Amino acid sequence: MTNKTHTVEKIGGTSMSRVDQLKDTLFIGSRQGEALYGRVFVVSAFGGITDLLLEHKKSGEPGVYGHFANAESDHGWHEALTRVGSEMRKRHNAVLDHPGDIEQADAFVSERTLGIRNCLIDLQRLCAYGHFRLSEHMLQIRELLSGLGEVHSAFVTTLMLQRAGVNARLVDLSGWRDEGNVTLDERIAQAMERIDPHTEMPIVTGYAQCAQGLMREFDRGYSEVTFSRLAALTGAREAIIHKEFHLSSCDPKLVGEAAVHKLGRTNYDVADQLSNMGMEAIHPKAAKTLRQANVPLRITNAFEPDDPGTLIDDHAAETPAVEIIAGLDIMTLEVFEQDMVGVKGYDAAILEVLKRHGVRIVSKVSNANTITHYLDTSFKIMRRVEKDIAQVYPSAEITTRTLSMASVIGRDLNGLSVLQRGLVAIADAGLSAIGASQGPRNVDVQFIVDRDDLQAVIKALHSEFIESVRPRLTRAA
Ligand SMILES: Nc1ncnc2c1ncn2[C@@H]1O[C@H](COP(=O)(O)OP(=O)(O)O)[C@@H](O)[C@H]1O
Ligand SMILES: N[C@@H](CC(=O)OP(=O)(O)O)C(=O)O
Repeated sequence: MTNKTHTVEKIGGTSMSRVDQLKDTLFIGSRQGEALYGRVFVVSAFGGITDLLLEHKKSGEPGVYGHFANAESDHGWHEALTRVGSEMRKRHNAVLDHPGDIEQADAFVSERTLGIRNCLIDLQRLCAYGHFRLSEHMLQIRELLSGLGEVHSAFVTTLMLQRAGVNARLVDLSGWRDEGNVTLDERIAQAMERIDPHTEMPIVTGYAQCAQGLMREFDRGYSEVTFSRLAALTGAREAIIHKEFHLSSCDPKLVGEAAVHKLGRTNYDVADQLSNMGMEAIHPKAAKTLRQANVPLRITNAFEPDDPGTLIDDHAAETPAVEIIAGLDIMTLEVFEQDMVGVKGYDAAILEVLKRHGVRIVSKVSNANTITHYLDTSFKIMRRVEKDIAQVYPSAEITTRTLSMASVIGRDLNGLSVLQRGLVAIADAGLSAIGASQGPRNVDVQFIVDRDDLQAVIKALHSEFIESVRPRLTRAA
């Protein structure tokens, strides 16, 4: 593949669910002949499919993997896999027109789901013998399952584009029935070796099977890791992430498309804060790869291909400004222990428990005798965490609560009095904040609120900091 003459472009699950519309905008639109090419597409599974294969990203509700891992009922996973198959059929039926293509896609789903079903049955059988432990294979099962979502959406997209006269080629990185143990870079390099993106349009699966395990290393949101490695390895001119909306000052579904402002430019610092709030502007590890390879990153609205979208780079803001308001449901874990005063190491033991249970920490505060973690996790995991901490600190008072966090984010918030104005805006809306914090680096201010109040708080903050931006007269710290 040639250097700096092509782009690598990722399409997320939400937009993939409308891939038929993307044919008329992003993929083809008014392009003809050569103008169609020079673009490598990396696709995610259709929205919600990975949730059914693994577990729901937000609620943790088990999918095929969750059922197989819990093994509460031997057959729960069978039904879950059947459900995946019928949902996949429903999805490609909605986006494909030609009966021949639908037939091929149906056959593809049947073949792959049957293959996975047989593999899991064989594994269960094998593990009935004491020498083979199912627990040792869980990671491979997770990988096997997640790859199915992306290979399905890539297959369907390739069919759709070929039918429309585009020289599209499916690039399946999922390692299905493949031998050998390759690294992520090798997997990508081998697959792209004989492809000329200037005469054909590669449709690459966002999942890539590799020795290190894409899921183990990067977990959900992994297609952005494949995307960024591909862009870096092939020396792309630009890496582009296509989303359902422009990257905006707030979720357009929450405050309305007319109220939000599009972000013209921002930096990786803001992107990191967004991913901390569960709004994956870009996977943090993917951002690092692109930054190090010097590939510019752009985020665009997949349905408005003529708009340049948001450029993300390493530059500081020219003037301080609030850029985004984001919200996240969290759980708080409060450990109160009178004996904590003056003793070091309490936090380390709590962190150890959180790490063991794979809990993501969004933020934390502490005082003389209390350590509070704001966590992104499920009820079930929280119960286990509580139990483990109680064992380490039997006399500590452990309290958990379900709350939410609203965060005001910008490359440079200096002089904007975000904390103070935010609290006033929340109070003016007749609401209150349970906690609030701002760090000296001044790129985000977090407000902890009741779950029921989150939407109203976000609206109030958006109105204060974005919709009614007043010229600043003072520049207090
Ligand atoms: N600041 C924001 N700008 C744009 N979309 C946002 C924002 N905050 C939340 N969203 C929501 O994120 C959803 C998923 O967006 P998208 O990135 O397209 O999904 P995916 O990761 O599946 O590609 C959108 O439907 C939108 O409602
Ligand atoms: N579908 C996978 C991979 C991915 O990155 O998806 P999305 O681009 O829709 O976040 C997941 O949910 O983890």
